[in-house]
Amino acid sequence: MADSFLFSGISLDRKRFAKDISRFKGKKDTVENPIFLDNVNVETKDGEQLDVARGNKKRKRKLNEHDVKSFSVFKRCNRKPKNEEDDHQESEISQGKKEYFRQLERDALSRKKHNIHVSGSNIPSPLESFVELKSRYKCKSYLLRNLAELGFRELTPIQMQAIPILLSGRECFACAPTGSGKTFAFLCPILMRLKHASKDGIRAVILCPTRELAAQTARECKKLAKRNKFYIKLMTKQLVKSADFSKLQCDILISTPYRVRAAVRKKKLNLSRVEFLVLDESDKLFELGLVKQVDSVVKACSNPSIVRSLFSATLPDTVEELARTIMHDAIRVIIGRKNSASECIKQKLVFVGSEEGKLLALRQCFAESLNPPVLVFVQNKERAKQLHDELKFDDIRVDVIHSDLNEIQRENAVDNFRAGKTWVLIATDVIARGMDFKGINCVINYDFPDSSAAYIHRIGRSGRAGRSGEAITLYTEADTRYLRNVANVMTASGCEVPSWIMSLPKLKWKKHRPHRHAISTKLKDEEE
Ligand SMILES: Nc1ncnc2c1ncn2[C@@H]1O[C@H](COP(=O)(O)OP(=O)(O)OP(=O)(O)O)[C@@H](O)[C@H]1O
Repeated sequence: MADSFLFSGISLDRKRFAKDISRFKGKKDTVENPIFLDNVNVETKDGEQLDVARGNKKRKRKLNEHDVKSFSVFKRCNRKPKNEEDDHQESEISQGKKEYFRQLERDALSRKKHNIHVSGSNIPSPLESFVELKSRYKCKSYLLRNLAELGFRELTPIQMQAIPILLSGRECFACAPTGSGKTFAFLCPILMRLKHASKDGIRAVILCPTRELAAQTARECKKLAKRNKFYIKLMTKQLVKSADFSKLQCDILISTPYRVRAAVRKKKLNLSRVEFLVLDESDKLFELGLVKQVDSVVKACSNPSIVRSLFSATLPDTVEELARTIMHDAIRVIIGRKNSASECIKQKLVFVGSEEGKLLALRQCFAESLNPPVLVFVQNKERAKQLHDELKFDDIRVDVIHSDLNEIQRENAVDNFRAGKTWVLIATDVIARGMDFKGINCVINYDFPDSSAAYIHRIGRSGRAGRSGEAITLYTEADTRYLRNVANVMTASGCEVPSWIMSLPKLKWKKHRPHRHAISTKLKDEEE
């Protein structure tokens, strides 16, 4: 559906290829590109070959139909008699080949150790440490200092692989568990490649599905960019209204697709110099309702050498197929198993019979052990308001967040929860993705999630950055049909599930949003 217009009009071949060629030329002896040392041959349209690795501009002979293309670099027709120089060259080639295969072996071992699965061509070696970020890619000391201050000591697997990919100017789509550090995996290469502030216009755009996530990413980006005067802007409603974009100084723009599109349309925001485009929570951005906005932003980013990347904890096959057709020579990176929950979360299913049983179960759960901060997810904003009305007179500090609140109210709800002033935050799926609340002890799915992706993202608000967390999912008779799908996610991340659930039939899960009775004890009391 979306592929008819998404990313259309982007030409990615020869021009971009020329850039690759020049990059290979400049990196003859670097460790990360052993593959390019000797045997990179590129076939042109008319069947001739360019020897790009050695910077040899001269055209070689036309390919003979009997040649095995990938090995043709080792063949020579009309050979001159061998001399010393030839011997020397040949030994260099074989040394290069040996080193190349040794490097491939090291890469494979490292990927196996960290559960990194990749596919694509000429994939840069994974990084082992922050030190290597400096030695291999000349990472500036301000960034390393900021990382040390943030307490980042070791790279996470997604960072090990995605950072060198993006630094090498390659496009990628990446799927890694919630809370595994995907944000830094795309912010780091952007900051490194942009080097310093400039007045050349916007050079990086990061799209997030919600303004809360955009605000969080902007804040993280500013923390990482400290000591370097980048212009990092969050696109707010106010900014769209008031700014003169022709004078706006901005290196990195972070926004929802809706706001950037509005700025492009109303205010002629110029995105033609964007070098990096990140679609965070990409599967959400590709959903109906957002995909058209994303598409117009992608089109506005018309720089032919742009590097685009997709990140999410869930990557449905449909999105992956779409990504494959539209991205240029993209590398696929999956950490662990695709579409699985973080293994740091203890997951539990609790049967509550009917809707009425839920409130009882929740109060009982809080009475037995309320270990804040706790996040409670419900199906929609009406139910969020109803549950908040029920709990606000209980002896707990409870707040609510949903899309009927204005920007400031939503911001306050998030800030108070972060600061520990709110113990229990009732939420719709508006904060189910990407939000990084440190140390959430428990996520309660008061209403059963509407898809397994929603389940993975919701419970992923706890158990982040290696910490442990807990997730409790309440279910009623009406939800039973969908239990198996959640149970599959649970078993894949090592949690136990009763065998009767695993023997339920597998369902193709369309959005499960049943009509649910209002959350209220008041009506009943009044009736009695
Ligand atoms: N290398 C690291 N060392 C220590 N902490 C890290 C590292 N990288 C990221 N973090 C921290 O881990 C937490 C989760 O990171 P982040 O929000 O990027 O996760 P994510 O993979 O994007 O999750 P989600 O899928 O929910 O969006 C953050 O608090 C971040 O500061």
